[in-house]
Formats: sequence, C-alpha cells, structure tokens
Amino acid sequence: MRSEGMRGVRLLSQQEIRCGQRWIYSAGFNVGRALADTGRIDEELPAIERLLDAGARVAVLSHQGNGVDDANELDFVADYIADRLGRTVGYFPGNATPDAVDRAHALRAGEAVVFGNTRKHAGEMTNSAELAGRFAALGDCAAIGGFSKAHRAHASNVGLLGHRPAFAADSLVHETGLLAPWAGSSDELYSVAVLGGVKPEKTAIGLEHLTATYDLVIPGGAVLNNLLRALGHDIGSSTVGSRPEKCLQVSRNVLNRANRAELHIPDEVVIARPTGRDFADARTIPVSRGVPSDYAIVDFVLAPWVCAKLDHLTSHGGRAFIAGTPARYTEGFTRASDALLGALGHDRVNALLLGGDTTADLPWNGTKSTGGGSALHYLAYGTCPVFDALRTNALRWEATL
Ligand SMILES: Nc1ncnc2c1ncn2[C@@H]1O[C@H](COP(=O)(O)OP(=O)(O)O)[C@@H](O)[C@H]1O
Ligand SMILES: O=C(OP(=O)(O)O)[C@H](O)COP(=O)(O)O
Repeated sequence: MRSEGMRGVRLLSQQEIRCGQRWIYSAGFNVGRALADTGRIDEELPAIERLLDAGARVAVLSHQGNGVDDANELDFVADYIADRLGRTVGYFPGNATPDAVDRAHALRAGEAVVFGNTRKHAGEMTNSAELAGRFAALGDCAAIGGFSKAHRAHASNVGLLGHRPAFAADSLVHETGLLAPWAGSSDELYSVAVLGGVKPEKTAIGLEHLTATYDLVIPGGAVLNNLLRALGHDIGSSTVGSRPEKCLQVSRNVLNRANRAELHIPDEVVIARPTGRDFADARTIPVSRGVPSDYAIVDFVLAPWVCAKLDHLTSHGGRAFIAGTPARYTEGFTRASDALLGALGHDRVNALLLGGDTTADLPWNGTKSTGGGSALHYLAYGTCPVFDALRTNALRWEATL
C-alpha cells in the first residue's frame, strides 16, 4: 500500500497569515464536559494561537459526536481554549444562521469564537453542500484540523472545502507523521493490534485490514462480541455496536479466509448482569457455555498461547497498538486491559493508543493518537477522505491565496 499522507496538501504552517484575514478552523473536539482527555483540543492550540498572533479572525467549528451525551454545546471548550491561550475566546451556540455570520463578521483582528456543535444539523453527516455553504459564510479560508473525524466526509470538514481555499492544520501533519511506524506490514517487527471499543470501524476497518498486515490481532469489546456471534456462540445482551449486521458479516469473512494474523478468540470471558446503573454477579465462564440472555460480556481472559506471544513481543521487541478500550475498564473490569497495557508498556515495544475513549479510559503515558476510527482508516488505506478533499482543494484554489 502506498501512503498518500499529506502529499499534494497545502499546509497552514507554510501559509503567510495576514492581519484581519477571516479563517474558519475546523476541529474535532468531541469531548465530554469533564474534559477527561483534552488531547483533541490541545493539538489544535498551536495553530489557533499562530493565527491569532498574526491578527486573524478565527471562527472555530467542531462537532460533539454521538457518544458524547453530556455536552451538546461547546461553551466549555471555548472556556478551556481561552484559559490555555490566555485570551478571550467567545462562544456562539449557532453556526449556520445569519446571526452566526454576523457574529463571525463582528470578530476583531486576533479574536476567536467557538461556534456551536455542527452535529445539530442533519446535513452535517450527509455532507450537504448547502449546509457546507452556510458554514463557509463564517470565513474566507479554512484551516482543517480535527484528525479524529478525518475518516468522515462531513459538511464541516469535507463539504466546506468545496467553497473555500483550505489548508491542513498542524494537527493533521502531526498525527499522520505519528502513525507512520504502525502502517503497513513488517517482516522485521512482530506486530500486535488490539481492537476493542464499541464503534463499528474497529471491526469494519480494523479487523478487516489489520488481520492482513499484522501478526497477532486481539479483539475485545464489540469486535470480540461480533466474532463470537459469527462463531455461533450465544452472547446474551453483550454490546454489538451500532452496525451489528455489517460487523457480523466482516467477522464471518475474516473467520472464513486465510489471514496473516493469528486471531485471539478467548476460551473464557467475564460476564456480568447489567442492572441499569452498574453490573452485578460478575463471573468467568467458558465461551462455549454461552452467555445467559440477561448477562453481558464485560472482559475476557487471555489464552495461554497469546500470553506466550506477548512474552515474545516484550522479549524480542516489536510494535503494537490498542484501538478501542478492550473491555469495560472504567466499570472495573480491568483484567485483559491490564495484561495488554503491561505488555505494551515494555520498553522494547513501540506502542500506541488510539482514539478518544481509549486514551481517556486507560492509564497510559506513552504515545497516543487522537484518532480512533480515523487512525485505523489511515493505517488501512494510507489516506482519509479529508486528505483527499484537501488535495482536490489545493488543485482548484492553487492560484488564490
Ligand atoms: N465488552 C464491552 N461491552 C461494552 N462496552 C465495551 C466493551 N469493551 C469496551 N467497551 C467500551 O468501549 C468504549 C470505547 O469505545 P470506542 O468509542 O469505540 O473507542 P474510541 O473512542 O477510543 O475509538 C469504552 O467506553 C468501553 O467502556
Ligand atoms: O470520537 C471519534 O472517533 P473515535 O471514537 O473513533 O475516536 C470522532 O470524533 C468521530 O466521532 P463520531 O464517530 O461521532 O463521528
């Protein structure tokens, strides 16, 4: 696979910023009010600060995703940015109305305003050109950050590029560079991918592609649950994620074909009964027994053969990543995750954690990517829809700016 990366993309860092210039800054904060992990905000700060230092007027656009239910508004993000940059940063709840355009026009040189959640609009996820045109009215040129949604062709990151000259923010350059050691296959480095969490990309992209390029794939979360379904096991009320039929199909395909990777299917899983608030009656059972209908899989036990492979990884060195929390870690089911983090934390292992919840949930001081699905997309295809759109945009607007 040839990685397109940032080839042909115009970079914000190489752009001269003029005082008074009106910039739209497309980010992907997608974070709860508790700000458990500020990585997705922090990585945009240097570029936003540079724009403001140069006297630009900056309209920040971002989404709060489907999983973040305690924060539909982004006022707390504006406050956090203001605090970190030591500047006044306003908040305006709308983003595609005449009022929002007025607010953007009222920006003074060197001032930023965070606009409301772009996911409020149905047209955001369908990449409506009409909605993108209304976002575009907030500025004259666009800086595209938000690596965490680079795999999504949405109005606020891809559609916008049909209307304005656009440049990749520093965060996109940083993230694609960071991921390079984990891309492709390697005959020298033993390669381990842990795929957990609940989002369908972990199966549809991660399981589908990493089984072809890595040596060992360890599924957890909904990835494991869908694989167990595909193997005919009863999984009770275990989580299967938002696209179970698609994930079941991918799981069947992977199980029925020859893969480079060995695939860990545990002999034993930890199950518990969801009570609404937490879990009761946790116990370890053989997978073959089937999960009772009122129980869910919350964790799993690494098989002895996979523990031996992890010993090989730590003694010979290699590369590894975790995309998606392997189990219900924050609810106290830490068995598989602790074992995996122990192996990945070894100094011979080049290790990475991917994604918003994964990096917020797990204790990890090593390398992190802010992208979960987007990072898997980039590792699988060597590009993401946002980079492709930025390349097209560079050709179209070459003569301007
Ligand atoms: N077996 C499981 N059942 C239900 N949820 C799980 C399970 N294992 C992990 N999870 C949940 O997955 C979530 C992370 O998933 P996801 O959003 O896909 O990760 P990321 O944001 O890192 O891409 C965590 O909050 C974790 O509680
Ligand atoms: O959190 C995100 O992705 P991730 O869970 O794959 O890390 C991105 O912000 C994308 O969110 P979305 O899946 O609501 O589009």
